Amino acid sequence: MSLRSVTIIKDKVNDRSYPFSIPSIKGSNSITFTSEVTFFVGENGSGKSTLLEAIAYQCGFNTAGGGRNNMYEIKSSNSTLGEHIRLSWLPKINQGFFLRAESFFHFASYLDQLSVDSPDIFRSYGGKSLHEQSHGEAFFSLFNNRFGQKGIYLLDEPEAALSPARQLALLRIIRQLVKEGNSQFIIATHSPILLGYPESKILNFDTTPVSEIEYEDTDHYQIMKGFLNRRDLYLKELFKEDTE
Ligand SMILES: Nc1ncnc2c1ncn2[C@@H]1O[C@H](COP(=O)(O)OP(=O)(O)OP(=O)(O)O)[C@@H](O)[C@H]1O
Repeated sequence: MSLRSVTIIKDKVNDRSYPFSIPSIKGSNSITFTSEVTFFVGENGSGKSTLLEAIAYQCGFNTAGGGRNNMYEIKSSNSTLGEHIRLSWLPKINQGFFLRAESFFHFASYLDQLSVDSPDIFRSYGGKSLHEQSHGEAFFSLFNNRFGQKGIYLLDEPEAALSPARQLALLRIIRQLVKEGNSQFIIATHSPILLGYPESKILNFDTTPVSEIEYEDTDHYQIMKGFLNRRDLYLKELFKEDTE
């Protein structure tokens, strides 16, 4: 594990506007990483992506998604919070990647542009343009070919494109990179499958300050378990007004 903590520097910031107004950010001064795999969980809008993007910014990765050398511009690639956090490393590492499901299309287009002058570029991405692969296949090409030794991997909802079977396969890839490559993962997710990774820490963005939560205590686990165990009851309750 290399990234030990993130300190949020709040001098002279306006805590009534984004991003310092987000309760999880407003209520936290630092976040500590104690495991090679850390998950960010919390309701939609709780601040997970905002913090992940800020970490990516401080790592020198493209905040639109990519690694250190993947510099391309799209509208969303500035990070106010990124300029107000400090990362503590031991040891410092420079390798890694910020996977952002929502802007992956732009990353794929950027690689296509590079391939005009460097046709070999796709070797690191499964041998062909990411646009010629399905969303999930393209993610997998990235995980299998671009992710490697001793890196820090910041993944924002990687499950967005992955079938349940591929989510399980991603758990294997993560394990391999952690055990053999000494890599570190920070993953914002809503997936009960990914959250099941053993020996991970889960940070809950629905509390102020952000705090650790056990897997079985997350909404993701409880709702999914309840739904799968008692689907009929869940649906009956959910649609109650419709039938009354
Ligand atoms: N560029 C922006 N300007 C202003 N507000 C923003 C901006 N980006 C996000 N927000 C707001 O900040 C809050 C946190 O957003 P963020 O994307 O970090 O949430 P999240 O926890 O990742 O949510 P989700 O699970 O839906 O991806 C939300 O209320 C969102 O509307």
